[in-house]
Amino acid sequence: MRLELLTPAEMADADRLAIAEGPFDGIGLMRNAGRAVADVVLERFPAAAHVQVLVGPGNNGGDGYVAARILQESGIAVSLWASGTPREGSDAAIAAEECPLTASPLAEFEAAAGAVVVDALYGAGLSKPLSGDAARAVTLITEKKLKVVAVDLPSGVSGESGKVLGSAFRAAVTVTFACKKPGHLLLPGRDLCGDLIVADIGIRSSVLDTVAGRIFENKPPLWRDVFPKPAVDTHKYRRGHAGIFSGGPTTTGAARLSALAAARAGAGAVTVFSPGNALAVNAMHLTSIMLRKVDDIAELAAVLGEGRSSAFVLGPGFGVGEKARDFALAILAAGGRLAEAGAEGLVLDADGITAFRDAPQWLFEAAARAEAPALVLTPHEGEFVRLFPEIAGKEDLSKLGKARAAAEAAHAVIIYKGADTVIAAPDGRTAINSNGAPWLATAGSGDVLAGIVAGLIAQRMPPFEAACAAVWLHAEAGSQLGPGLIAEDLPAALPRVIKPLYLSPDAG
Ligand SMILES: NC(=O)C1=CN([C@@H]2O[C@H](COP(=O)(O)OP(=O)(O)OC[C@H]3O[C@@H](n4cnc5c(N)ncnc54)[C@H](OP(=O)(O)O)[C@@H]3O)[C@@H](O)[C@H]2O)[C@@H](O)CC1
Ligand SMILES: Nc1ncnc2c1ncn2[C@@H]1O[C@H](COP(=O)(O)OP(=O)(O)O)[C@@H](O)[C@H]1O
Ligand SMILES: [K+]
Repeated sequence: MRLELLTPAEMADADRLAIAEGPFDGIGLMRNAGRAVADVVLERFPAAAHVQVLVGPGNNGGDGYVAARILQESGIAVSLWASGTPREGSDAAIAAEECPLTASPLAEFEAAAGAVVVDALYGAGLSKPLSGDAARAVTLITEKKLKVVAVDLPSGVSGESGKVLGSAFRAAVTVTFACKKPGHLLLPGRDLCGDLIVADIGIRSSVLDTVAGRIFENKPPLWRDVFPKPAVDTHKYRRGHAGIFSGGPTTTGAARLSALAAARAGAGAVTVFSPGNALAVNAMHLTSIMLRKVDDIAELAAVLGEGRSSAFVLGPGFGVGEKARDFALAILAAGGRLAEAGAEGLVLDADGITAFRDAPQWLFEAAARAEAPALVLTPHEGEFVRLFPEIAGKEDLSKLGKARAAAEAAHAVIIYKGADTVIAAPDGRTAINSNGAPWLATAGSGDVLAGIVAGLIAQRMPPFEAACAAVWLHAEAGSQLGPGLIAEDLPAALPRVIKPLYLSPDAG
């Protein structure tokens, strides 16, 4: 399956190019699309006695006319309800002509108890909020709890952003064509799509290669080629050393969660750098993880000078303030010297992000330096607003657009966390995660994620791929653990989700 996600504009380009190159013309593609929808209705709802097909004026409606015809030919009672009429000479007009059913106006629509609904009102061409007859149909169908099969997207959901314009259908199944779109994975779109089926309608993969941009679904094939694999003759420091900064005596747990996660992700050695007054409490809870006192910038400079650590986590439980800023900037400034010794990156999470709320530019400028270690920022929504208030306020941008803009502004890989985590690189590559589970919404879960990222970067995995892999592994572990999950469980669950990556080329 392809991992590229096509925006509605890219999909329209794909349609045009596919029609120009063949083998199918526009109506040919539409017939294939409509047949795919009818097949799904027949497979999923074999006992359906009545299908109500709602068609709009564009090509989405065209697919609906085709599906209505095929469903009627297969012996099902079909009723057709139209909003507007297709433009003369369009593919949708041909599909309407080929459909023997007479459409009633959508204004007269009544939801029939027990019917299955095919929603072919609007798809990629959704241009304004759903209102009037379409919004009324959403209400009636929702009230009667009818099963909806959406064509391309549930009408009302933006294929670009996953946002709802006005109101939207909640589908049991959505059938889209050729490739997924960002709106199928971003919330609330993902939730409204129900099961998502990608149907092949005869668009050549060379066409998709031509139009595809740099947006991907986050799955192992995106990063498995660079996932670290220890050489047979490796030793612990060659596998990478991660350094995790601990907070004071009452806030040390977060750093230990990160440290355990970095170790489980495969870093050969992990050290917790702790303030002197928290050494005892850290020591009481650490076994395979090493511990070292780092109280101030001079002691940090000594650590950096040794060049042993190749990736750092700063922020979980660390405290918001000058010390967090000074430490982060010192690590980013030491890049040149560190790079020689192999230091690759700084994962700035939680308090480390908040510490820069009044001076984000200091951070961004430090990360922009060519020799600086890679910076990975892992904000949840609240932290994102603190660091990127202007970008966060842009209503017209999707979560994906915001993550991209932030990555460019900060010269950093951004992991914009949430149920639909988006990972963005400064060069424009963006991935949307889709294997998460709400069980991950638990205190300390983000600290574990930061540790996994650092553990992978310590092993020389490139930062964007390390971020994508970490998010996927974290989500996979969360999904597998399920109810009752607490953050402590996540590091221990990592071997179970990492091992299949080595064993099977098709894992995930
Ligand atoms: N050969 C191909 O190209 C293939 C395409 N395929 C199919 O085409 C679909 C895209 O088709 P599309 O570009 O015609 O857009 P579509 O979603 O039908 O909507 C446009 C129409 O709806 C109207 N409209 C929009 N929102 C509205 C609202 N809220 N309330 C009221 N009106 C609204 C809009 O009005 P306007 O913006 O012009 O004012 C315009 O008239 C795609 O999703 C897939 O299903 C497949 O068959 C594969 C082959
Ligand atoms: N509903 C959800 N579905 C999937 N993942 C979620 C959900 N809610 C939170 N997460 C994930 O859980 C983690 C929580 O991180 P964070 O908010 O930083 O928590 P903490 O600061 O307590 O560690 C993130 O990786 C986030 O993407
Ligand atoms: K639709």
